[in-house]
Amino acid sequence: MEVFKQLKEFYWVEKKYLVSSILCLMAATALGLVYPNMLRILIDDVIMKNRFELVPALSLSLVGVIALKSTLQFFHGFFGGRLGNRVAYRLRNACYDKLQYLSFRYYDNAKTGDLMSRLTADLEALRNFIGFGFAQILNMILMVIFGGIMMLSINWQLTLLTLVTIPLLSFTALRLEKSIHPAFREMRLAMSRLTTAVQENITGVRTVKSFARESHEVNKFAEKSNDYQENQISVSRVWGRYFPIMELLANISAVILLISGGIFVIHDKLSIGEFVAFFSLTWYIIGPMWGIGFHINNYTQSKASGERMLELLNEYVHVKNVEHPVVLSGDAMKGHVRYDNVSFGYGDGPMALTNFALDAAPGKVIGLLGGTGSGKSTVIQLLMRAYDVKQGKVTIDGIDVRELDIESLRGAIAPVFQETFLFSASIRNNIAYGMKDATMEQIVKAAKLAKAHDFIMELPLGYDTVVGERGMGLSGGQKQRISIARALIRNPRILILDDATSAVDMETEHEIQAGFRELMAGRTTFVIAHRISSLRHADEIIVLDNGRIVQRGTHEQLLAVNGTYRDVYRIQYADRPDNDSATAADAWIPGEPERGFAGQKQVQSEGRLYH
Ligand SMILES: Nc1ncnc2c1ncn2[C@@H]1O[C@H](COP(=O)(O)OP(=O)(O)OP(=O)(O)O)[C@@H](O)[C@H]1O
Repeated sequence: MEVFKQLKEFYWVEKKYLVSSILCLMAATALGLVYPNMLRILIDDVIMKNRFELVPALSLSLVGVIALKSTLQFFHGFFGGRLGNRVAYRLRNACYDKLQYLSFRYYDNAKTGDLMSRLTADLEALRNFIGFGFAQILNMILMVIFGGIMMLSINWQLTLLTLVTIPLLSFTALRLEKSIHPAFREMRLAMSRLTTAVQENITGVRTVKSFARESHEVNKFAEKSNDYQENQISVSRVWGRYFPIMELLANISAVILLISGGIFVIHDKLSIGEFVAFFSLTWYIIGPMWGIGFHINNYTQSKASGERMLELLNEYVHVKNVEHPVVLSGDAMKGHVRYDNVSFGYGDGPMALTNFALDAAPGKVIGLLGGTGSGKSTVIQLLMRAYDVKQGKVTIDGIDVRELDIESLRGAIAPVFQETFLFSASIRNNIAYGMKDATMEQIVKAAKLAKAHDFIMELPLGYDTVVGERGMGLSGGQKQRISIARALIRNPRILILDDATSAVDMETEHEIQAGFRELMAGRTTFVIAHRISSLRHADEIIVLDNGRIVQRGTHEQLLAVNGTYRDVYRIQYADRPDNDSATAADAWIPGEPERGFAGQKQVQSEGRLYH
């Protein structure tokens, strides 16, 4: 019950539907008691006394009762359906809302398939129980109480004899609930593993096919499917153990009634009409008792589902606003970024960044260079407050990012990541995603700056072309250019280019960067790149190794000394006769495609060292 207590806020607001649905069901159940009584009247007062003129009136009242009962049942279904759907709607939105605000840390380990199954299968189980299951359990209890009272009013000795098995039946039902609940919980988990497998397989289908691992995937799925099947079978096993016992106990009641009721009739302690009414009342009680297993099934399933929903809803949010956060205003903000001896490690893992210090004055361009896993992206993640620092602090305009309103903080930063994600929507909407109410003019301007306009115009539907999952495929470089446009449209104070041009050729990169330079003016910019050509204009270049700063300075300063930067430079410009020259990179002319592409090949092969 604890689960449903915790979920109260979702269904209690709909109490008018809950109460109406229960009242209708109660009234319909109470009307059901009229049938056995009519049987008694028919036998004792009509047949036994030969008063057949009463039959039409009796039949008409029966029709009236049936009509009324059906109407009440209709309204029970109507209100129950409304209740279930509204509760499901609230819960679904609450879960989705929670998913939006859960921190990056949660998503580091979260499984999409599992989350999908919580928001679909688990939610459906809860909807059914809250809408109907709960009222049906209550109905069952009411039937037993109403029926019991009526039986007691006919003959209390016979009632006690007949219902002697009820405590045993209830005890067995409770035992069943206890043993079937863990099985259901396991079944839900197996279901979520199954959805995760399907989701991962579909997402990674290109990798599966490229490595010809279809049969491996089939076997992997078969294992998970088998787990689910085993779970279903174990539930049936528990079910199979208890069901015959419950059926036996229910039937014992009927046998006791037939024997003792018969004796009562023979000794004139009970009329035949009362006996028949009694018999039908017994089924009125025993019938729902049989359904007890189904209701328990329903209840435990929804309890297991409720636990999984609550687990998500109660998930701790690691990064959230302080009580009175400072809201950054776009116009007043300068974009002065400082890292004061920042250290950070993911979870309990090793330090990803150690004593990182940086003072980026407004409008400055900071370049970050370093090998794979050296901590470049972590620098950015901490600025966006994807994670909270473990030591030191990151400030913007002198305010600790932990004091800032998260929405305004992230709103002031426009990131372009190496991995581009486009929504299944038109290119226009994908670019406009970076800014509310963007005009077509602004969209086109951003696309032109990102050097995306020309290829978009060549598409049959231009800016209305649907991309992403459902849409047409774009090349990696084209997708990257759309995501650059999405960041640029935001007119951000702080611009982040995290390997943003890795998928475009050097010539396009140069063109995009020319656009960037126009845009970077007055904005603090962080550029993470593996190509020296992307970083050389930075005001300060920081070279990272294993989370520590190993070198810092301008392009010229770094080239002038021995160190990682110069080594990387030499590798990338190895095919050039003047690779020792500090100005070699500057001498590269984008209009010379042969040299440019030669350079690119180097980056792709040897540059792997740095990626
Ligand atoms: N979400 C995460 N959870 C746990 N560890 C992480 C996570 N992200 C990064 N790391 C670890 O932190 C370290 C720094 O990673 P980071 O992504 O900052 O490197 P990077 O320099 O940006 O690398 P790359 O150039 O490959 O993108 C690495 O050791 C990495 O394994």
